[in-house]
Amino acid sequence: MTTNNQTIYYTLTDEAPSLATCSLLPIVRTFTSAAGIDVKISDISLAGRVLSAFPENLSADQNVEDGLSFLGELTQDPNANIVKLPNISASIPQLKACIAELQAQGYDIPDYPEAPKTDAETEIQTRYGKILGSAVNPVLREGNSDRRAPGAVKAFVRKFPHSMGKWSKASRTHADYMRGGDFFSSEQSITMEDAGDVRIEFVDPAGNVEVKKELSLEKGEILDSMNMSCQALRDFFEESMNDAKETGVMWSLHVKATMMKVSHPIVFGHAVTVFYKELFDQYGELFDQLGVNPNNGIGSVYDKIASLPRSKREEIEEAIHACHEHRPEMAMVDSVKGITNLHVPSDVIVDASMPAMIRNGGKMWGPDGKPKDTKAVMPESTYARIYQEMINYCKTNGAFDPTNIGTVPNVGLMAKKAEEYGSHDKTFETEAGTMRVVAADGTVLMQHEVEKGDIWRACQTKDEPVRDWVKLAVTRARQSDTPAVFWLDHKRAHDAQLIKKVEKYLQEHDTDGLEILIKTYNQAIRYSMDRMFHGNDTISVTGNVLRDYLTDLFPIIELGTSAKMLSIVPMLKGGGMYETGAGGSAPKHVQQVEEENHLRWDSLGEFMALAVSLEDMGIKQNNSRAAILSKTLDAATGKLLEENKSPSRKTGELDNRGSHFYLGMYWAQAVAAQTEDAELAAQFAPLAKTLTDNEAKIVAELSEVQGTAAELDGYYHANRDMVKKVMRPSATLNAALAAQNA
Ligand SMILES: NC(=O)C1=CN([C@@H]2O[C@H](COP(=O)(O)OP(=O)(O)OC[C@H]3O[C@@H](n4cnc5c(N)ncnc54)[C@H](OP(=O)(O)O)[C@@H]3O)[C@@H](O)[C@H]2O)C=CC1
Ligand SMILES: O=C(O)CCC(=O)C(=O)O
Ligand SMILES: [Mg+2]
Repeated sequence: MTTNNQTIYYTLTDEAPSLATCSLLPIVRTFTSAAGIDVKISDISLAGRVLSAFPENLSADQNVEDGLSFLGELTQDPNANIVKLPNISASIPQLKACIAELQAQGYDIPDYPEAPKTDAETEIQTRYGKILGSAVNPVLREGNSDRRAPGAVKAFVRKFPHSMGKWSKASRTHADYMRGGDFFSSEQSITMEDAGDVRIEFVDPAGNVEVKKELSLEKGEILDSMNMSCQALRDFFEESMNDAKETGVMWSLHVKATMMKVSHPIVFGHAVTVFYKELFDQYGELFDQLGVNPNNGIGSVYDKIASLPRSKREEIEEAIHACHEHRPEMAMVDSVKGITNLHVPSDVIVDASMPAMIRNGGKMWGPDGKPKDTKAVMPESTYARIYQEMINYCKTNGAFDPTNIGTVPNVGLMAKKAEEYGSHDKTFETEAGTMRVVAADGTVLMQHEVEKGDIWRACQTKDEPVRDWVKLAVTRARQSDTPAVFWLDHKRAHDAQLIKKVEKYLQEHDTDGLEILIKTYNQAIRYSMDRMFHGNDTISVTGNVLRDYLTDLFPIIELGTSAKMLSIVPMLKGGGMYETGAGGSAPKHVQQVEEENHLRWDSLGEFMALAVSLEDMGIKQNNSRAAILSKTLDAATGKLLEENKSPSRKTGELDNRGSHFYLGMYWAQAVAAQTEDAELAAQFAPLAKTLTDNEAKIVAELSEVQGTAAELDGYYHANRDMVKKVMRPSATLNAALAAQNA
């Protein structure tokens, strides 16, 4: 692939970030065009991905570019320069809602066939399967992950700290996880001495062998296999619910059904059918006929019974309520609307939900709308224990104080779908028998006895990403002069393989004077929290899941949100992807826009990502103006933080659009004031003056529109003209940008 080297590819995604883009891009382009840089939009939104999967169903004017395939190829280009905003990783209910919206807009795309009966339906399901769950990030993340809070952001938080809930020593909140029968206790792992093919096989009790998957593994590649017992999982759920009920503490479930798109919806489904056991016992047959899928949440029951006669529907609704009688209170997603933690699998996502709870003094919202202590259930024990460590720490020491704590940046092993986050095509809900991994010569490399309904999976970790990850860790430790801790547990089969590689690849670097440690997860989090508590920084160097978990956990404690993180993906092939923050697409923010026309989304992640993207352009393409724009953008961002022009949560106050205006004004002032390129300075002086002179007027225009509902005409596929109208309401600002671009 050849690309114009002066192009930044800026992703168009979903929900809050896609609204923000509509306001921010016209400002950004006003600057980048002066450096000959083209900022091109690449549509990777859920709706865009759905439409591009069915080109033959669309008329010529409806056809869209397949942005994800394009960017996927671009990741292999050493000149790749991508700014990646968060996108929806869709659960089945979200995908279905998106399809319904597009159909209503006149797009002739097929329904999602949950239980395909014909070849044609199977083919449709396969196409949709590529869109489900975390389908974007694994394709684009062709490099490891470097996420940190820049000094300016830490300084901002020290000056304007976010609120932190109080932790009581008597808090009864705790993490609960399986003590056996889970992936952790069954994990096996091997490293390939040479490249070779392996087969994943299922052997039934009669000895019949079914090949489930064939893999070609590289030399040095790590392959893990593990099993979660269905019975042990269900017993664990039952016990955890009984314990919560008896002890009067709320119950909540925290999984990642979006990223772990095969295994976690099944886990979620078991939680639903255990919690509502009597309901599923009584109406199981009817639910089968109706196509209820508990993996889609109890919301699926409500959806499917909607077509029943009223009396039957009410009978079932009563049966649902009857289940609640003898179960513990459940944490709510929306207590006003009665949406529980078990409604939809994508509403509560562990990486963000656990830190939010910890930040909130260990409380989640109860059915009565009050914050309460909770039993936070995360069945897999592998990673759940770190949260218990943090809960213990907060109970002992009180909440962390953002004004004086250190920081815990992360270097994460992520490239080439490393570890569990790449396991979906190797995950199976089994029958009773044996699951095994067999080498080409027939040698059995790993095997597990399994029961019906168990979840068995294999995970791959290639050698090249591991080597690059170790290098990135050493580089970061050196550049920021900070101790780096590899979070690796020698008792875990996978980590034992990884430790050997880490020890080997550390030898390739000059580590003189650096503090590089290897610690188990519990030791590592205690060590890092203790240092953080005393104002010291510690780099966490972790695998892919902990990368995800820790880059929400520490930022949400330290900064109030992971949106303020700098997230860089140096690609293995030399290009760069600059992610905007470490959080998601904030669905709640869209709700506020729809109701009150106020967007509280903070684009700080976009500002920081763009500055690094421009810096990279300056260096790689020898574009001196890109370098100036990068430096001045950083200065503008610093000023914005100092002046506290970030969006407020309150309708009527400065929101996302207002913060974009301030960024534009400070940026124009900084470009006009720099002396490296007089022509560029002169070019931006009029814009700087217009924006400065009209500050009050523009801010007034931006706040005037707030307080009433905003019409976007679509959620997943909003009308871009209407979004533009909502997101660019200041005639004065629009005219100033137009004049600059004329
Ligand atoms: N990189 C990616 O593509 C990622 C995508 N996702 C996807 O995002 C969606 C939502 O995930 P969820 O788990 O709810 O996590 P989010 O990070 O989207 O939201 C959790 C909360 O974090 C706060 N927040 C997040 N970003 C910002 C921001 N820029 N400015 C201000 N506050 C912010 C908001 O708090 P408050 O409401 O208090 O304002 C928000 O409600 C899902 O579809 C998920 O799949 C999730 C993670 C990463
Ligand atoms: O891809 C996803 O679904 C989420 C990604 C994520 O949470 C992260 O990388 O931090
Ligand atoms: Mg995450």
